[in-house]
Amino acid sequence: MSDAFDLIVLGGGSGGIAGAIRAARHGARVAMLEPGNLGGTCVHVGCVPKKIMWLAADIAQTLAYARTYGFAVPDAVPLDWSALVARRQGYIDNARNAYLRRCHELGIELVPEYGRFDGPGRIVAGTRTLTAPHVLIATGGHSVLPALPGAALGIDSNGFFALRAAPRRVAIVGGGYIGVELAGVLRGLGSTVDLFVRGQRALPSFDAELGTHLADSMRAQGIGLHVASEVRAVERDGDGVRLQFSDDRAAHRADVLLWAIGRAPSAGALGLDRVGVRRSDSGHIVVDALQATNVPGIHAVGDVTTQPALTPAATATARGLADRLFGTAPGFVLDPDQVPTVVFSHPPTASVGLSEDDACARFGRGAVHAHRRSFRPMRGAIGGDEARTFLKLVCVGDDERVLGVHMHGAQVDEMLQGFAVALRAGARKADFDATLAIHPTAAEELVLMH
Ligand SMILES: Cc1cc2nc3c(=O)[nH]c(=O)nc-3n(C[C@H](O)[C@H](O)[C@H](O)COP(=O)(O)OP(=O)(O)OC[C@H]3O[C@@H](n4cnc5c(N)ncnc54)[C@H](O)[C@@H]3O)c2cc1C
Ligand SMILES: NC(=O)c1ccc[n+]([C@@H]2O[C@H](COP(=O)([O-])OP(=O)(O)OC[C@H]3O[C@@H](n4cnc5c(N)ncnc54)[C@H](O)[C@@H]3O)[C@@H](O)[C@H]2O)c1
Repeated sequence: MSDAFDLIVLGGGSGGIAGAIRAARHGARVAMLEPGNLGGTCVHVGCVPKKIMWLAADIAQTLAYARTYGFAVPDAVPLDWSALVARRQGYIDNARNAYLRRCHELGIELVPEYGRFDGPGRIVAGTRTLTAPHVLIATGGHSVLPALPGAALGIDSNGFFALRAAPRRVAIVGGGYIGVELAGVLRGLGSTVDLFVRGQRALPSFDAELGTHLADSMRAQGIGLHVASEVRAVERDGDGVRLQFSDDRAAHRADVLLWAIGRAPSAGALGLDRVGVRRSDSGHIVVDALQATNVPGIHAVGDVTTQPALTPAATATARGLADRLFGTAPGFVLDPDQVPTVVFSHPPTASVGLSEDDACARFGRGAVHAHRRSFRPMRGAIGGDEARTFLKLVCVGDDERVLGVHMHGAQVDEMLQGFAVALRAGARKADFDATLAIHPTAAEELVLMH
């Protein structure tokens, strides 16, 4: 077996697989190193199992709505959590097997080893040394735990997916994507949930008004949202834990503590110093818009870089890179101002483009016009549910180019993609206004903000 390739890919997650497959389709000889499960974070402990759990929580809410429509749904509809987990695993196994088949068909050599650089274009993989003119680093990231006493008593998102029964009382620390999503899922599936965030709101990197509306939804869902909360220490308390805080508030007891305070790049053991690849202060690999590092022939995509830690960002940039290296197309280039993203809260939160504050900082407050709508969506309203949907357009300039769409409410997760196309096409507010509405929907409100 030859150890010389056109491309060596480190990591068989979202970015690695996408890059390897596209390169092989262009005729490149590809080796992909993956010591763990082919599919990486998204398939095994990220987007896929998370969305299945979110859907389960959504179904629980639909059952509650069904009662208000007159269906004789009993008050308690028990969930067989372990049966759900078994189904979830079956779905994941299918996805992994499909990737395995695809790699096999395309002749991609799968090497079940950690890789590290021995020199530019030289990768040590177990007992082998592989060589290639191009190396793609797609080694992703891992969750971080805080450096405080008792931190190891908590679990992270991997630990959440390992749960085999619903925990009774859960404390979640961290108000980013994972904290918000798992708070909603656990509450939706019956746990008592308290979410502790450091600042004044959850999702601090999103448009500020989304944070306000999300807080209302969380409280309506029965989640205890505690702002300005800094955990100082964690102690064991019987079968559970007790959280101590930096201020003088009372300790908080929970059966399960879940840390969701961010993820760090998995780049430490790659031997990058040996080849001189530049990293940011946070340890992420620094790449340019074309995914090149500062070392010729070494490229990087996905969570190991400073780019948005989202699966579509990893896959699209990896395919774009493979198109440039082995094909003839210019290939996809990520525009940081055009990243659509959904936080699977209950209801979901969806966003593309600039927040109002970011638009003001960039163009000046006088140039920015925000348009908003808030209403009670029909599905819940007929049963007396007070939940609201919030929609916001951020527009800039005299011609009101739409630079941001921000939404929180039922079904906005499925509404965003088409509006992301509109933003990319350079739509003006006048284009929204001139588009015929679809009635009765929630989405129509975005074209009715006259
Ligand atoms: C709980 C959770 C939920 C998420 N939900 C979403 C979502 O809904 N939507 C979304 O877009 N994104 C979501 N994400 C983010 C998404 O999972 C990541 O952005 C995506 O997986 C990044 O892909 P990647 O290829 O960079 O890394 P990964 O998918 O993490 O793959 C990296 C792979 O590299 C391997 N590896 C590590 N070191 C080496 C080495 N030295 N040699 C060889 N292989 C190595 C690892 O084993 C791993 O399999 C979620 C993440 C989490 C944690
Ligand atoms: N739906 C999705 O697309 C999705 C879902 C999950 C994760 N992801 C991706 O994975 C990344 C990682 O998710 P995450 O939620 O772990 O990180 P995150 O960066 O989204 O959120 C972490 C939060 O924890 C806070 N924090 C940091 N240190 C803290 C501390 N000591 N105490 C309390 N709070 C602290 C941060 O201020 C931040 O708000 C996300 O940024 C996102 O890119 C995406």
